[in-house]
Amino acid sequence: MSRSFTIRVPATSANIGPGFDVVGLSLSLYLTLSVTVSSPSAPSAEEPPLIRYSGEGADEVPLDAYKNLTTRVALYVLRCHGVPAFPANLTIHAANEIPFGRGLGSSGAAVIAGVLLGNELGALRLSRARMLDFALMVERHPDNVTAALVGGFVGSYLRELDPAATEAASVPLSEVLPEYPPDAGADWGVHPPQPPLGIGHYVRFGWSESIKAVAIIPRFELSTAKAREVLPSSYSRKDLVFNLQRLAVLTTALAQNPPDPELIYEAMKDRVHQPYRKTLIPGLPEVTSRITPSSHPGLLGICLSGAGPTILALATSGFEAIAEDARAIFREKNVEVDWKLLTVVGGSTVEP
Ligand SMILES: Nc1ncnc2c1ncn2[C@@H]1O[C@H](COP(=O)(O)OP(=O)(O)OP(=O)(O)O)[C@@H](O)[C@H]1O
Ligand SMILES: N[C@@H](CCO)C(=O)O
Repeated sequence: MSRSFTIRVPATSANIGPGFDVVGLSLSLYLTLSVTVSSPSAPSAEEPPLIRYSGEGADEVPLDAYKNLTTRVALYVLRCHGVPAFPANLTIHAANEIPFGRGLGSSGAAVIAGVLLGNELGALRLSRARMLDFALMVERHPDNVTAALVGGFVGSYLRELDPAATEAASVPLSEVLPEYPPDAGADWGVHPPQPPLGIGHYVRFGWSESIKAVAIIPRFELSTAKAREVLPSSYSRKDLVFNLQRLAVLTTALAQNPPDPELIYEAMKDRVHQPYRKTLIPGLPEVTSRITPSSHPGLLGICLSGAGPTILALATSGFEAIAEDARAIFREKNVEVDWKLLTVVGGSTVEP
C-alpha cells in the first residue's frame, strides 16, 4: 500500500519597500510537491528518493536528494527527530511556477516545502511555530519563509536569543544541511544542530482585497547572497527613521478601503536596500521613479521585490499599462522582462 499527499507553497515578495527583512507577502505562484511513499516504509540510506521536477528552474535544480534544497531540509527535520534517512520507495514530483533568483521567494518556498515534507514523512505533527524554527535555521531572514508558511501580508522578527541559543542558531549552513553522500560509514548526523525554540514571531496585517500585484520579472537571475553583499553594515539615523516612518504607515495603509495611492506610494519608498541594489539592476531607479500614481492611475506603490531583480507594483487597476511601461523603461537599459498579474493568497497547504 502506498500513501500520497500534495504540498503547495506560495511565492513571496519580501520587503515591500521599507520593510527590509521584516515584511513579506504571499503571491499566487506555487511550488507543488506530489509525494508518494510506501506505507509502512522503513528509513533507508541505500534507497534515496526519486525526484522528478518540472517548470521553473528545471534545467538547473539538482535531482540528487542529497543536493536538492527541499529534500536536504526534509532530511534535516527528520534527523533532528531521530529518523536517520528518507523512507524507502519515496517519489517526489516538484512542479514549480516560482522563477529562481528573481526576488519571488523561490528558496524560501523550497525550504518551507522541505520542512513540510519532513514533518509529513516523519509524522512529526510539528506546530507552525516549530516549523518556522526549522526554516529559520536554513533561511536566516524571516520575511519570505514566514509569509510562505502562514500566507498573507505578514510582519516578523527574530527573537533575541541567549548566548547558548545564539550559538546553536549560528552553526554554518553546511552543518545544518550537509551535502553528505550516503557513503558506508558516513556520519548520518545522529546529533544534528537542533533549532532553538521560538526563533521567529509574526503577525498578519490586514490586506485590501482590491489590491493586486504586478510582478515585472527581468530575464536574469540575481542571487540573494550577491544582492546582500552590496548592502552597508551601518546606516545613518536619518535613513533608518525614513524607513521606520514609512513602514509604520504602510502596514495599515494596505488594509484600508479604498487604498490611498498618495499615502502608499510614498510609504513604499526605501533607503535601506534599494539604493544600493541599483548597481545590480539596470533600470531600477528609473522604473520606480517614472511610474507613479499620477502617470499611471490605479497604481498604489512600486518597489523592488525581495532582493530583486523583480519589480513589484501594487495597484487596483491599470495593470497592463504599468507593466508595459515598465517593460519599455527596462528595454532602454537592454533588460527584457516578463510580467504577471498576481493576487495575495493564503499560506502553505498539505493535502491527501
Ligand atoms: N524548488 C526548488 N528546489 C530546489 N532548490 C531551489 C528551488 N527553488 C529555489 N531553489 C534554490 O534557491 C536558489 C535561489 O535562491 P535565492 O535566495 O538566490 O533567490 P530567491 O529565493 O528566488 O529570491 P528572494 O529571496 O530575493 O525572494 C536557486 O538558485 C536554487 O539553488
Ligand atoms: N529581505 C531579503 C529578502 C530576500 O530573500 C533581502 O532583501 O535580502
